[in-house]
Amino acid sequence: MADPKHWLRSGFALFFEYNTPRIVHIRSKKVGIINRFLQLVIISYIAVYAIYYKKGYQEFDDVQSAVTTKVKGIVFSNYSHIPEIGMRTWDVADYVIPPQENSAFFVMTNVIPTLGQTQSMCSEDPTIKNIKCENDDYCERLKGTIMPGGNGPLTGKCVNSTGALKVCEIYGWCPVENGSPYKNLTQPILAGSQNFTVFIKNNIEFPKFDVRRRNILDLYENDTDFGNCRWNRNDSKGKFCPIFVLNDIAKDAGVNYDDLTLQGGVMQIIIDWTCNLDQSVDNCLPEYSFRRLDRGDYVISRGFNFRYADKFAVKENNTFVQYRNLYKATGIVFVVTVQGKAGKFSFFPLVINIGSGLAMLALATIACDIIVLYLLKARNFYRDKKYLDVQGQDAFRILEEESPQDRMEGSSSSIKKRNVTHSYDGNLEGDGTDT
Ligand SMILES: Nc1ncnc2c1ncn2[C@@H]1O[C@H](COP(=O)(O)OP(=O)(O)OP(=O)(O)O)[C@@H](O)[C@H]1O
Repeated sequence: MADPKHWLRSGFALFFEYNTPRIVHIRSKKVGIINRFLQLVIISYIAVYAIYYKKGYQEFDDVQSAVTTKVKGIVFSNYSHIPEIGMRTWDVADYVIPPQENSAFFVMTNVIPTLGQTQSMCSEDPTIKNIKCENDDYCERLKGTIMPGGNGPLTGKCVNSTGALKVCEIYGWCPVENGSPYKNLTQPILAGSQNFTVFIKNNIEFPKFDVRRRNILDLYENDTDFGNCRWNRNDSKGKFCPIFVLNDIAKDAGVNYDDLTLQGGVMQIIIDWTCNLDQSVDNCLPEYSFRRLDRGDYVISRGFNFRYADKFAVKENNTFVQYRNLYKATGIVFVVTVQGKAGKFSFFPLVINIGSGLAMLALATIACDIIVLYLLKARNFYRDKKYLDVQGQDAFRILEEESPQDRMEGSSSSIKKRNVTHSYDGNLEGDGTDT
């Protein structure tokens, strides 16, 4: 263990020391080139990357936005073997659920309707575990139980289900949903939804710069002219049209629309407003891109579906009976994401960037010091020149020995005369030019 007195002495000595930087002017091609190269790299980084490319001369503001959507399109379906559907024309009020959402919309592509449900007694869904029965005894024992995944409490009776099958009876919304006729469908009920169009209206603001824009540009003569445009990435006018064919959205995202329709999916529509307000505000334009958010190859719980019902009451025998139509809706959720920022020249960030850039020039000095003091052959020579150990008593001694004349001149000649500088007496490898 170290002697505590020694530690105390060293600590005490350290307290009475002072370091001051010393300028060592090194005339060396190698070191000079390294120094200039590093300075050039740092200055290029500041000028080209931080100031020019990253627009370090601008202050920025994030976009604030509001989005509304309107879907249009009609499909016709004719399923004579599924009476709940039969022959039917579907319009937007049937397949967009709910009618309006915040920055999103849902388009139903497939549906299992259960029409005319009312609160009554009926046979439970035969696919539910342990629901099959042969007589009332079994169901009586389970009376009042709600089976896992079931639709209501059991009444205690065993009743006929599909074919010769018998299941326990429930009390609830009857008849219960039956998805079996839809199992083997090869195409969705609302086939043709790929031709639906959606108008995405987007108003944005950059509050810091008091700039307001919307994604309907002054390219159209009237509503009809506007209503006829369709988004097209490859067309100079079409790429700013905010009416999108659903199939074009899928195609641009590299997705097959048909893969989305049977099981559903989630698509993202990104509207990017990246604006340089040093230019005309008319150049502040939206850019659209699309991607699928979920993956189409999940085995468990693939796609997207939910249930909803519309309710109505019918007067029967002078009393109102409540009915409902239940729908299990499968479809595509479109999420609209608005992103972007605007930049405008400002003196403040420019000064900050130049200031921090100049501070970074110190890195060149640090790197050169490391090279000179630790890596070059002549490192011992340079180290000796850089570090100078001076004793305060030497200065007092020299002052005492100085003639009054010297002191008047205040010259350092007398100090130079004395041996207070450290001279290198080691063996210098290389010739001082570090070649
Ligand atoms: N999804 C869409 N597909 C095609 N055209 C659309 C769509 N949504 C709106 N339009 C058309 O864009 C124009 C502007 O629509 P906006 O909703 O502002 O007016 P509107 O008169 O209420 O529209 P409409 O009554 O036709 O739904 C209208 O000509 C409208 O028909």
